[in-house]
Amino acid sequence: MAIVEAKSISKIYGGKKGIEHKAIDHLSMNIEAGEFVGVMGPSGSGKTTLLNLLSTIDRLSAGFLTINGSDITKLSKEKLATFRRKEMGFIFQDFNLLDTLTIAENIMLPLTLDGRKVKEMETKLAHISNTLGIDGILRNRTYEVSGGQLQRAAIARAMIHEPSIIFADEPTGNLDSKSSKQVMEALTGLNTEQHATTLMVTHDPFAASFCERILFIKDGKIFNELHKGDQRQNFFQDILNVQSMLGGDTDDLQTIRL
Ligand SMILES: Nc1ncnc2c1ncn2[C@@H]1O[C@H](COP(=O)(O)OP(=O)(O)OP(=O)(O)O)[C@@H](O)[C@H]1O
Repeated sequence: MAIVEAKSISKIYGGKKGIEHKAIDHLSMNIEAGEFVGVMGPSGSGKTTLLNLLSTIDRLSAGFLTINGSDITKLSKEKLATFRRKEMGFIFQDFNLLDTLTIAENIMLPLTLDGRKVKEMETKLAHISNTLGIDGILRNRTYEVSGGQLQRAAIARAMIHEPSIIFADEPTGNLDSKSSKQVMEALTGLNTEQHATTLMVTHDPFAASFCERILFIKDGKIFNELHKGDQRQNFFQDILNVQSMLGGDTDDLQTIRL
C-alpha cells in the first residue's frame, strides 16, 4: 500500500509583483508502506519544498496528494493539524527538543498531547528508549547530553505515537561522523523493526547510503532514482556518481567515511 501518492504536484512561489518560481514542477512519486526513501539534490533544487508539501506544512499550487489514503488537499487547516499530529513524525537537523523538559518528557510529548494514560506512555517510552540505546539519559535535560543522543531522543519522539510516516530533514546535519552512523543505524533499525515509513532529505551521501531508494531532485523535478543493492558501500559510490553528474555540493565529498 502506498503511504504517499503524489501526482503531478507543483509549488509556485512569488507571483503578483515578483517573478514566479516553480520550486516543484509536476512531480509524481509514491512511497510504499515500510519504505525508507532519501531525497537528494543540489542546493535550491526543491528538496525542502517537497518535504514541506508532502508533510502538509505547505499547500500545493497544483496536483494531487494522498497520505495514508486521505486526500489531504481537501482537509481544513484544523483537520490538517490533527492529521499531522497523529499520522506524522518529524525529525529536524537542530533536534527541536524543549530545554525545559527532561529527555523522557520530550519523547512522551506526542502521547501527552494525545491524552494517553501514564502507564501506556511509560511502557512505550521504556521500549523505544531501550531500542535506541538512550535509557541512561531519560532524566537528563537536553543541555546535559550529546548531539547524537539528542537526535536519537528526537527520533524516539517522532516515532513513539507510531505515525504512518516519518519526515526527517537533514537529521545528520549537525552531527560528527560517529554520531551520524549511530543515528542512521537507529533510523534504519526502527524502519525494519516497526516498518516505520521514512522520508529523509539529506546532503550527506553517507547518511543517504542507509536508505533503500534515493530520489534525486533537480529544478523541482525527479532527475534520477537509485535503489540499494546488497552492498551499502556500492550504493554510496553510486550516490556519489549521481551527485557529481548533478553538480554542486562538492563539499559533500569530504564526508566520505564508510
Ligand atoms: N518561501 C519562498 N518564497 C520564494 N521562493 C522560495 C521560497 N522557499 C523556497 N524558495 C525557492 O524555491 C527553490 C527551492 O528551494 P528549497 O528550499 O526547496 O531547495 P532545497 O533543495 O531544499 O535547497 P537547500 O539544499 O539549499 O536547502 C529555491 O530556488 C528557493 O529560492
